[in-house]
Amino acid sequence: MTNIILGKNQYGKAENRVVRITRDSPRHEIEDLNVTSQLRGDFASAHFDGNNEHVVATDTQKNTVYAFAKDGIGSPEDFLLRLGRHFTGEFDWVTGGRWEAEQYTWLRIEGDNGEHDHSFVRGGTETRTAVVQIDGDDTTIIAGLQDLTVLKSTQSGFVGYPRDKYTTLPETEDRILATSVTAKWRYNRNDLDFNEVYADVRRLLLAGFSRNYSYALQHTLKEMAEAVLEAHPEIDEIRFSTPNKHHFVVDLSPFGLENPNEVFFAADRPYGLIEASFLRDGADADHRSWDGIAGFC
Ligand SMILES: O=c1[nH]c(=O)c2[nH]c(=O)[nH]c2[nH]1
Repeated sequence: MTNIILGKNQYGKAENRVVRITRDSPRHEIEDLNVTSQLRGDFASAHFDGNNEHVVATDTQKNTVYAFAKDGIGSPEDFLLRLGRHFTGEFDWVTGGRWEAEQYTWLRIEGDNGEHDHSFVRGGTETRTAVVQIDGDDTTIIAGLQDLTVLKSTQSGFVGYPRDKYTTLPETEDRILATSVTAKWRYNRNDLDFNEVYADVRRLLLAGFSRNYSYALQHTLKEMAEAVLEAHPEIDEIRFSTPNKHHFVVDLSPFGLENPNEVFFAADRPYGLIEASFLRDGADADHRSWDGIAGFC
């Protein structure tokens, strides 16, 4: 018989949709998350012997998510830290795991008398993300956002690139620059006011995107990263995955019309895909907290 050993493994309940309403006063608060819990540890007997005595059921993991929401969520990072510490503390053979969340944005509806107390509209913008990983005494936190769609209608160009026999793209010093930002950043501490830092990083990313002339999306990503790393010593690294959402100037000359960057064709594919990570000098470029986080270079 071929000798088989168990390699890396993890398991749990994926995408637990939990909505927590805080209703201590007439002015309700809403927190809306998609939470995935995955345990790592000694699960060899389940795989090899059909013995489930170490298998904390995925159903139990789901129930724990909802039970913990009763005590409030606070921030996705704090909620995931609570879950991770619970599972690793409660079961000896659970030595670590991975807990991940997406948080959806709800905004208060502007009613007849100002902001409504208990009516909300889903924000059409980005989704907040968080991943907590525990391995023994080691805890790592990656925060982030996805689908933050931004556009600048001028102050962007693309020139000076090499031309070969396949190059047709005309150089331009005035184009639309648009992208949908997915960014993830790595904390070097886990005792933070995560909501406050998140709000400020989001603000800095947008300010960095808009501030200066863009020589390329690559150049603009560096401006965004620099703003974040300068203001937040508790962040060691930020990674981006950004589709270049091309806007092509439509040729209106067949209709006898000029088109000085007024009418564009917004192409959805193919798209340039620009990915980059920026680190504080001296930080670990291959830090273990990125293990299992897909979709970045
Ligand atoms: O900002 C850009 N970066 C590129 O790498 C690139 N390549 C391309 O064709 N257009 C652009 N724009």
